[in-house]
Parts: sequence; C-alpha cells; structure tokens
Amino acid sequence: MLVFPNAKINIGLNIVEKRADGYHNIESCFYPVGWSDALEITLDEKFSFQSDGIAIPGNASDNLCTKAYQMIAADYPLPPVKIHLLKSIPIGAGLGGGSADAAFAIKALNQHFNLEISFKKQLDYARRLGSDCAFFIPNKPAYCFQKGDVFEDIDLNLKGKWIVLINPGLHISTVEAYSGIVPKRSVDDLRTVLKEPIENWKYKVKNDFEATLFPKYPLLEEIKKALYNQGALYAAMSGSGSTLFGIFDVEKDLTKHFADFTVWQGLLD
Ligand SMILES: C[C@@](CO)(OP(=O)(O)O)[C@H](O)COP(=O)(O)OP(=O)(O)OC[C@H]1O[C@@H](n2ccc(N)nc2=O)[C@H](O)[C@@H]1O
Ligand SMILES: Nc1ncnc2c1ncn2[C@@H]1O[C@H](COP(=O)(O)OP(=O)(O)O)[C@@H](O)[C@H]1O
Repeated sequence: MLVFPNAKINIGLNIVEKRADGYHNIESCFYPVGWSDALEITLDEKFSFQSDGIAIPGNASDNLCTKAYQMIAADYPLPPVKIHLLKSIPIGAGLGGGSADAAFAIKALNQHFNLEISFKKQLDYARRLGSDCAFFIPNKPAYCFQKGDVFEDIDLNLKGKWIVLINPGLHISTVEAYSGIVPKRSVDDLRTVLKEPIENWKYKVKNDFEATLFPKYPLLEEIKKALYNQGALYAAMSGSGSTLFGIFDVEKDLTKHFADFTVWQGLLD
C-alpha cells in the first residue's frame, strides 16, 4: 500500500500556558499543504524500516513509522511488513512531517489489514506518538488546542489560494523552540480573527515562536519580509520553524528568487 503523508502549516500559534506535565497549551489553526513524503507498506518475512531521500536523524527503531507499527502490533495481529519511506518534507521544519508519517502509517495499517480501528481509537494512538500527530488522522483544516492534539472544525477555506513554502535549511528542534517561550494568554480569539479578510491577518495573526526565534535567526525574518515584498497576502513562520510560508492570490514562481533555499509551491486545498 502506498500513501503520501503531507505537511501542515500553522496559521497563528498562541502559546498560552505551561502545563503541569511540562508541555504547553497552544491555540493554532493547522492547515494541510501538499508537500508530501511517500510511504509504502508491503508484506515481508520480517519487520523492517528503510528510508531514502532526506536523511532522518536516529536509527530505524527510533523512527515514528516503526513506533506506529509496534504500537498497533501490540494490540492487533499484524503480520511482519517492510516499511519504505521516501523523505521529502524537511525535518525540524515546523511542518509536522514526522507526525504525518506516523499518522499515515496508522491509517494505512488499519486499512490494509482490515483492523477496523475506530476513528477515535486512531486519534488516541496518534496522540501517543506526538502532539501534532492526531491532526493528520482527519487531515483537514482544524482549530487545535490543548497540546495541539485536540481539535475542532474551523470555518476557513483557502482552496485555490497559492502557497509558497521556503525552508532555509536550519534545523530547529521543537524542544529548543518551546524552551525560549514565556507563555501568555491571547487577547483575540484566533477563530474570530481568521474570519476577517486575509489582508488583515498580517496585523493580528501571530506565531509566538517568531518573537524568540527571529532575533536568534535573523534570516527567518528576512525571508518573511521578502515574501511580503513579493506580494503575499499573509506570511509567517510555520510552527517552531524554520519554514516560512506566504499565501498569494495568484500563482507565483519564487524558485529563482529563493534559489538558495528549498522551495515548495502549489495550490491550497
Ligand atoms: C510546535 C508545533 C506546533 O504545531 O509543531 P512543529 O513546529 O514541531 O511542527 C507542535 O506543538 C509540536 O508538536 P510535536 O512536534 O508533535 O511535539 P512532541 O513530539 O509532542 O513534543 C516534543 C517536545 O516539544 C515540547 N512541546 C510540544 C508540544 C506542546 N504542546 N508543548 C510542548 O512543550 C515538549 O518539550 C516536548 O517534549
Ligand atoms: N518519519 C520521520 N520523519 C521525520 N522525522 C522523524 C521521523 N521519525 C522520527 N523523527 C524525528 O522527529 C524529529 C522532528 O520531526 P519533524 O516532524 O520533521 O519536525 P517538526 O516537528 O519540526 O515538523 C526529527 O529530529 C527526527 O529525529
């Protein structure tokens, strides 16, 4: 079975408070984007995990795909499989690529082996692997809160808008990014602000990680400004970085303009 785990962006990200378990409660709109890995699961004589494309830190047993398989195999009679991942989504990039791989592995195993795991149980499994992971089970625009692992539908349709993602190649660890944050409650409700015209978001829709990471990595703010100079209706960093994105009304080819970086561009669904 072949599936294509896709990335996400965060449109607005408020880091509200530190929790007793050390994590943070956040408020964010998660939106799927088309930048994707390829994940193939086939029957084999013994379990194996192998990846090509972008090198993933850690060994096969650390990979979230292996963890997803082992977690499901502990509760269901799964045969041995070979998992092959072609990694294309940058790592430590604020795009949730590892979480997407894990969630798509859960969905693929469930479907391919007719396990009949309920939607709610798939969400619970995903939550065990990472805060971002559950979002990728339904994989549709959502207002996410608590650890980012609880969500509700959001009335936001960007279908047909053009998105450009710029990854400058800095690996920013999520732990490092959260450790520099002083949490604070947001003044405006993100769901309300996102109902305003997209041109207004520039002044009201903030990613709290930008305030600590832009001074540390000035290149990130330069890329955000460059996206606005190119006519973006809205530009921001995704998650804990280092990917920046710009949303445009018209198709834009910025590959030459950002030739030093990895660029992905396409239509939003
Ligand atoms: C920042 C966000 C925004 O969407 O995305 P990325 O930039 O990583 O894509 C997420 O909150 C990242 O979620 P995810 O990458 O799944 O994080 P996890 O594996 O659960 O946690 C990694 C570490 O990040 C911190 N963490 C994560 C989530 C959260 N709500 N509060 C936290 O403090 C904790 O230190 C935790 O040990
Ligand atoms: N399949 C995977 N793809 C990417 N990273 C993975 C994967 N499995 C485990 N990881 C680990 O997760 C870490 C970051 O995950 P990733 O989702 O790419 O970053 P981010 O949360 O910033 O989007 C990496 O440092 C890597 O060691």
